[in-house]
Amino acid sequence: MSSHSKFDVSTLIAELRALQENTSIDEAQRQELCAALQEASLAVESPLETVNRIGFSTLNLGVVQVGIDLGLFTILGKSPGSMTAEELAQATGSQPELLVRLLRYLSSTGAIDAVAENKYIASKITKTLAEPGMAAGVDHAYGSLLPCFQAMPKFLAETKYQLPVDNAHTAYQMANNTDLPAFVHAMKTSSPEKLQRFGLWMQTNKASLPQWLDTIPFEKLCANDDPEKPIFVDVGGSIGHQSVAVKTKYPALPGRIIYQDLPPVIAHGLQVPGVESMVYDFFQEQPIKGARVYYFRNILHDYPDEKCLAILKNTAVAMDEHSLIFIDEMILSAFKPYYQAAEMDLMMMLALAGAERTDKEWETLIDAAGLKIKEIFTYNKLVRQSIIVLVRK
Ligand SMILES: C[S@@+](CC[C@H](N)C(=O)[O-])C[C@H]1O[C@@H](n2cnc3c(N)ncnc32)[C@H](O)[C@@H]1O
Repeated sequence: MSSHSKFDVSTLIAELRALQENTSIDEAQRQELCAALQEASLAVESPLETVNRIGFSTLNLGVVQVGIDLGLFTILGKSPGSMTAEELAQATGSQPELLVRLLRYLSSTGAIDAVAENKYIASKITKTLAEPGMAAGVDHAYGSLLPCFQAMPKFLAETKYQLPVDNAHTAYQMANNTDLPAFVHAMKTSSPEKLQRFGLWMQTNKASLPQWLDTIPFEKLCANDDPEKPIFVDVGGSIGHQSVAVKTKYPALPGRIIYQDLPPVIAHGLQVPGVESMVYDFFQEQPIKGARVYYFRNILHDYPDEKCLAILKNTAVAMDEHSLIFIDEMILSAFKPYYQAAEMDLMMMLALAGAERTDKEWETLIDAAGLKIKEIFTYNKLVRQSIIVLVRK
């Protein structure tokens, strides 16, 4: 920064350091601050720092994955004091000469802290990475997403820079040497442990964010006087965590609560009294008729429009005049979306020919499925994660 800067840089740095101790800001303020700090960081970095930031971004992912594989973050996170590279090498079954190189790198990124030469302690990030649900997110990024990101330039060049619209022809197929759509391929080739980690990540990745059930007037929207009527059907509901959340928040709600998914996922689904699991392929007609709510969280963004239409139409035929569909997804800002929303959009495109959809894109899709928007509740403003409530036209 120039000497004419109106900021006192030292004061600013001191204030930013003091911020690290401040835990009293609320979530909305924290998100705004985080976005502003990221913008500021980009604004002050040098050209060389720009290239290094972009060029080395996947090194961070690779080293963190090694740390997870070794159990490094769990061991350091549980340690009452600092640990040396030798102690950590012994605890992780690795060679000290190798581990110290990784530890130095991890301390430079903040994934662990160094208190002196060769003395390491857990940082805030270490504790995050020690949580199984968070580690599962890194595992997913490393094992499933990174190969797609790497294949992208070649894939897009070979397809002459056309938007992928076939979920059996994306960067995923090129990266995995398969003709199968990503979910079909993943179900066939993933170990039960890998599928379980993916379910855990789906469960964890939104747990610290504003929750839809805390924001929308669920009871009012779903008033149900018939206890025989299914009240909540979570389609593609993974291991059933959202159904369990509904049951936990509204234990006395009359009506069946059901989550549906493919057989390998249902096989290790949550077993909770009052919550049913069901094997169902959403490309077939919905077998639960006249439910009060059919809930789809992060399902449609996995598919191109044509497949979304099939899924919605399979649901629409099961709806009665009181049935609602809740689509729980982002509504992508067409102008300057928040980076996390834009990242998700490209990730969906590369792996699945899917998309995060803008207001207009949602309206067009929903209209084509013979449905209409009744109401929208946006419960995470930064990425515009919303419940889009639909009724039959
Ligand atoms: C992105 S995950 C979302 C899971 C859950 N709704 C959530 O938000 O945590 C997509 C889910 O759809 C399931 N799925 C994929 N294809 C399916 C199909 N044809 N029928 C039913 N479920 C399917 C997957 O197994 C996975 O659990």
